[in-house]
Amino acid sequence: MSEPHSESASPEAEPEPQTAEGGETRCGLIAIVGKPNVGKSTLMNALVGQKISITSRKAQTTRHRITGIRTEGDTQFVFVDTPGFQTRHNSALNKSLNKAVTGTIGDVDLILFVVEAGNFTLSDAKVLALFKPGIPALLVANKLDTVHRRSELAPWLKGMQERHDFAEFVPMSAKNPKDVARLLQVCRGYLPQQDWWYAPDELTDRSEKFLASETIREKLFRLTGDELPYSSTVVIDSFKEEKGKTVKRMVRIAATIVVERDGHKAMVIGKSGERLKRIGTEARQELEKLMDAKVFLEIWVKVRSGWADDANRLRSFGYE
Ligand SMILES: Nc1nc2c(ncn2[C@@H]2O[C@H](COP(=O)(O)OP(=O)(O)OP(=O)(O)O)[C@@H](O)[C@H]2O)c(=O)[nH]1
Repeated sequence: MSEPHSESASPEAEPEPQTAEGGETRCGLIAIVGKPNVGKSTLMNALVGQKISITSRKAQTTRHRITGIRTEGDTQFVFVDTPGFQTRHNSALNKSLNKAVTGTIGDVDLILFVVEAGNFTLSDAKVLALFKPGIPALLVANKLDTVHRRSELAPWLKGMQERHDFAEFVPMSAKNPKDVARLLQVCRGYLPQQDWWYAPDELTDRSEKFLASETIREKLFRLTGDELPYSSTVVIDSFKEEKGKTVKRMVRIAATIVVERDGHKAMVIGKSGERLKRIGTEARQELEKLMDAKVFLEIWVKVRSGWADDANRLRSFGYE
């Protein structure tokens, strides 16, 4: 099994293998997969104990493979949140998102297959069809809090058992801390005994620059809702750390929101620039907490029609 990709790794940052008190350590890679909007990123953030992956009501909010790390007791859990797998749209962007899912599934110790409890659609079945034999998969029946007739869950689970040889069923809500703690314990049992890959206080292998673009994208998606079509993205033009006289860290970020059409640009900017201002304020406040720094954020909006179908543009915008 290969070690996960780390974009910020440097030889000095390489952690010394750690040994938990009393003996062996455990460590392993856990993929979180499922169709769009089932709660994968919400679950990953809850499992890590901090927000690493952005979430919104909009389907396919997650667009990258994102690693979240949790070290607890003798175990280091390395979670990989993946984009929601879907075959409805065939753009270059969607192909890239699906590749992030298929590339992850074959090389992990455990799969968390997230579905909405009591629900199984053709889109779920398409994700399940990607699973390889030999890698244990847990059925995470999420959003249990929205199921009113719990009695209907038993026959549903029985049906799910017939679809795949799941190692275990975990009905839960990603918004319930007790459920999340229980899932963490279940995951532990599937991780091999080996040295940890990251320092115990590391939470992600993604850079602050990456998290900045994701945070702006989350605010963009949340504050425009269904109004703004899915094909918009955020590019960080510059990310500079400056020495502050009064604060310990100061970060200056310039970003561009890329949209497909002039009408979308007007939508993002809003009446008298109000919406763009709100996107900027909410993103800045969240980034200041995340980076423990004073943040200056400048956001522009540009129209680039057809970007989501242009492989070169996708690459230049940071898609794998
Ligand atoms: N009621 C309820 N809502 C949840 C739960 N988990 C997630 N959600 C909501 O479901 C929506 C989608 O959550 P995400 O975590 O963005 O879903 P995702 O599967 O990562 O979505 P994609 O990016 O489309 O792949 C959000 O509005 C969450 O707040 C849960 O346990 N209960």
